[in-house]
Amino acid sequence: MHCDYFSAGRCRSCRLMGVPYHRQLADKQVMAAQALRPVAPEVRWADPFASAESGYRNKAKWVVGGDRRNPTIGILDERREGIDLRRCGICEPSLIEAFPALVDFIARIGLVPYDVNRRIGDIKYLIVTTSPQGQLLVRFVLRSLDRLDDIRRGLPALRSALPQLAVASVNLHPEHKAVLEGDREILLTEESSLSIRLGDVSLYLGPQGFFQTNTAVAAGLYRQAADWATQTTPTSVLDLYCGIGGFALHCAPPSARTVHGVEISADAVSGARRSAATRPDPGRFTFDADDAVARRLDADLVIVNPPRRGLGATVADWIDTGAARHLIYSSCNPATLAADLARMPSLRAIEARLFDMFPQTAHMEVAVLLERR
Ligand SMILES: C[S@@+](CC[C@H](N)C(=O)[O-])C[C@H]1O[C@@H](n2cnc3c(N)ncnc32)[C@H](O)[C@@H]1O
Repeated sequence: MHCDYFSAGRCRSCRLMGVPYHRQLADKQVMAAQALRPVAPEVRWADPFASAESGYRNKAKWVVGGDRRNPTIGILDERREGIDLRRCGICEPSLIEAFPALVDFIARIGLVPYDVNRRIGDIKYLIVTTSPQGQLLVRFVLRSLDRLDDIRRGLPALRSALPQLAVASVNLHPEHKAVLEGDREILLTEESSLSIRLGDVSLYLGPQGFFQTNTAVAAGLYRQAADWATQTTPTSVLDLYCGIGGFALHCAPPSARTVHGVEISADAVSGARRSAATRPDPGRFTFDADDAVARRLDADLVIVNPPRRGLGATVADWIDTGAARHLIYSSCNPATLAADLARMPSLRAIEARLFDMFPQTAHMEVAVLLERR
């Protein structure tokens, strides 16, 4: 993949840009195997699951910079001035097509880009997610609600320019903090979730829910987990850190009478419940909005897909000493994955696979199937 922004030194986020894709994949495979070797010496590695090299990201999280007449969407340089990246080549084409209309909208209603140095302005970030069907979820992250009515008034015109806009919201982020968003979300559309159809499963993503960054690779990851779930014939499945329920909804083999998900975001849990209601046998799915660490739960098959920090000692210990016959661990951080596997000596890793969720960067997703010794 070639990127003009990278070549011109304007954006260096994709650190592997210029490295041939087959080399990126081979290097990641070596890194993943090295990370797991001390804790899973006998694991069998399936062929890595490759991605499209470009146009794979379903979500853009842009800093809004520039000025009221000429806003930029992208990143900030070292002087905290906006660098516009609206043709970023790793974003899905449906995002690239939508960016000009969104920038026009911000300029037309005169939202002032947040000035990080002076701590003034209206809009801090623009976060846009696309479904595989090309529908959009658009979030305006604002410093205050002073311009909320202007955004509401402008929305019909924006929807005429972007008929694929399904969900829009404002996120209130008044504090001067390094995090991307605040707690309060104000929905601007009747529809509250983006529908993400993967095969025969529809997932529902609300503004504050999490979804994997690369839809095609996420679909491959869920298919892999579903195959492993079928092989292990569990009567109960527990999906910890379940987000909007991607694993739970795909990994419900006929043998599983109960499928339970736990996730800290209430927004994500309501999406998971909505998806479950569309399944042929909705009664066997349940979801709780809770901290995974708060309660010790168990099932024949436990699936975990924690944030980068991993499970930590408490959750790893109760899985290790619990009744689960199998564990599927999907991780975006091989270092914490290896540390957690070391905390679970009663489980043996039997199969692993690299999923290249983040081409052009050194990040990777690794999924492992473990069985009780
Ligand atoms: C890597 S995402 C996985 C989401 C989901 N499995 C999927 O495939 O989309 C991690 C999820 O863990 C959730 N999370 C973070 N801390 C948590 C906690 N302490 N308890 C439960 N869920 C948590 C996040 O909100 C996020 O949805």
